[in-house]
Amino acid sequence: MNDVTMQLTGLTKTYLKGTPGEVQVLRGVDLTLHAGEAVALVAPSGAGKSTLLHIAGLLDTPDEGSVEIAGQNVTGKGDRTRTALRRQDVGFVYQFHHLLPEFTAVENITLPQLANGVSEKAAQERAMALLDHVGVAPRADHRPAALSGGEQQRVAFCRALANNPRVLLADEPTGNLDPETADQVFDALMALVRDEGLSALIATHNMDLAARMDRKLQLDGGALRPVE
Ligand SMILES: Nc1ncnc2c1ncn2[C@@H]1O[C@H](COP(=O)(O)OP(=O)(O)OP(=O)(O)O)[C@@H](O)[C@H]1O
Repeated sequence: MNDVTMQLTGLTKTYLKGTPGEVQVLRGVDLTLHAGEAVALVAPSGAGKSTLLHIAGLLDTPDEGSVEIAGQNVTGKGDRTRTALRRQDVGFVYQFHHLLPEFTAVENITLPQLANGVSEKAAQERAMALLDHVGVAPRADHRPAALSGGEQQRVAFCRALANNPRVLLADEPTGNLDPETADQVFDALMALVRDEGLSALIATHNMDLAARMDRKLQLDGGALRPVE
């Protein structure tokens, strides 16, 4: 079985090309992600971590190189195809939860499924199963403001996974939490990644968390290399 979920090949990206402010951020990024693995992305500030996550998540396009998700090459595809693929196959988690404040925890997880054509009943069941997995099911009917920071972030993980993506992209997903909560929330995230069999590329400055992932990669000089 081919368990490659994402393949990035020869990605380059330069901002402000041909101007005095030109920045060559990516100079040939190659990355293969496999189902069930979590990969830490470690990068000094300004190294191009957001640029890479945006290109991998189909929010931006590279100058050169290709992005393949679940065996489908996205290079050169139009906006509609890219948006559809992003909705179906990619989940995002950021440092701040970005949950919709006027909706409850469970509604925040059902909404992206309903937008994808899932029935209300199935969406509700999936949302509750995910909340149960991360220990927030008893708080399902609370709005984000009535949840703790750790609970909010757990709900954000569930929302990211609601549509069964192949790849989860996370940018400092526990960066806003105190160390103890960050540890617990990270455990919940890793359990979801393992049990759901998706790949995760997780940018973090926290080397303790990075050490708990399957691989650590450093983005430096526009390319990825293993950290050891
Ligand atoms: N739209 C843009 N136009 C011009 N330069 C940009 C643009 N976006 C990013 N850059 C530059 O590209 C470089 C990489 O930016 P990026 O946001 O990817 O870094 P980062 O590693 O995510 O940084 P941080 O950890 O501080 O968020 C930086 O020097 C940034 O100033």
